[in-house]
Amino acid sequence: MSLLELDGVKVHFPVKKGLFFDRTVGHVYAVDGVSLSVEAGQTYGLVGESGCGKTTLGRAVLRLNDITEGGVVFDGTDLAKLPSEEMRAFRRRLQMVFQDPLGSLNPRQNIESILSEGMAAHGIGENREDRQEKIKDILAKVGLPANAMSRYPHEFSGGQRQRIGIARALVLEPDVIICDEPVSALDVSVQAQVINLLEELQESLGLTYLVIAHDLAVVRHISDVIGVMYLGGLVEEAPSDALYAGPRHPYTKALMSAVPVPDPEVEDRRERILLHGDLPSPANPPAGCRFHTRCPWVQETKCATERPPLLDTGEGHKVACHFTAEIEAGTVRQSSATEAGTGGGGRKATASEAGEKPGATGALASEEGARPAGEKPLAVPPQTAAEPAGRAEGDARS
Ligand SMILES: Nc1ncnc2c1ncn2[C@@H]1O[C@H](COP(=O)(O)OP(=O)(O)OP(=O)(O)O)[C@@H](O)[C@H]1O
Repeated sequence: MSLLELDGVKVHFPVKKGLFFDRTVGHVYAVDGVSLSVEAGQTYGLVGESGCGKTTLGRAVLRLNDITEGGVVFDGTDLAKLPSEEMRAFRRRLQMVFQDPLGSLNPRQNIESILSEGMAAHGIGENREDRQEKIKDILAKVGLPANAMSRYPHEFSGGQRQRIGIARALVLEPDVIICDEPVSALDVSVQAQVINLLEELQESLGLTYLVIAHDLAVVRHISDVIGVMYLGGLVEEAPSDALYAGPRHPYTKALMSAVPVPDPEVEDRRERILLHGDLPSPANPPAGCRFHTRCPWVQETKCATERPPLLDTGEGHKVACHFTAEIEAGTVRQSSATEAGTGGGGRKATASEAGEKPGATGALASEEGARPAGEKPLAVPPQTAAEPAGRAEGDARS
């Protein structure tokens, strides 16, 4: 049995109206039937565009969001059904590292106080000295000096603050850490250092990770298995190498086709699948396959009426598409509506047609301009961007 198993998890937020917000007029189907397993000591990478439900799913595992339906089985216990007081004991074993290290650290508390708060709450350490010893040890593990204890969050750089966030999780001796966009707020040069640190800690402490990111390059480096999420559901899941070698779902194909190739000749001939239209609203998701309104290979009737299940196509490579085999055999053609870019899907374009420069950050090409401010496209930096080896320590301010 896997250490963490999600079984058909749904998180639906009620949409309230009325003078006292007492009338439920609909639901946001943020997570709508996700099943996945995370093996002990491994990393599951969850990727998807902004708004597809990744964070909601991560929070649901910790019961920070109410689970509408489904099970979250951790080490044999279904957390979804656990009374809140019993959930407390499990909270220590499942920790979260947040995207915005500054926002998640209280500016008025020094690092010792931030780190010992959770320890005291969970009864870790006999007394203050005991906890200080432990904190020193963990600070060393995350690459911070012992004197960091008496300092405040604003005295540290972004990368160092994320190390503090990781230390705060580690002092509680967790089994699983859910890392929600752990490096997306950091400079590219610092991202690799934090990813490296997470990998080292996993090895030395036997940690299990669920890493949530919109950046495919980030999860590629760290994940054993990757799940691609679209509008509340998984559309593809595979061992990391298999997913990158041969994406099978049209959505994943489109994402991968945005990865620039360092060789300019190959790059110029690289076919890109451009998706048109925005991510539909999770309050009003399309019927049938959630992706059919943007799928370049959408077929009459079935795609719009039947939701495809996530099926194993062999060796753990799971795909939720009615026409996986036909698309690969070339026996279904791309829809003509998509070629006109009517918002119904996408079309193929070469990289130069797409106006993309080799080495530039790739993102879903359709989204620019149409995306509400502050939302992130699914970024696909060149594969070298998150290369962990040989980076200078760029985040050391002090
Ligand atoms: N408490 C809430 N009440 C109502 N809707 C919510 C709530 N939390 C999230 N949502 C909605 O659920 C959907 C999924 O949000 P979520 O934050 O999980 O997506 P995400 O993939 O993590 O995106 P991002 O990377 O931008 O955080 C979004 O449409 C969001 O607006």
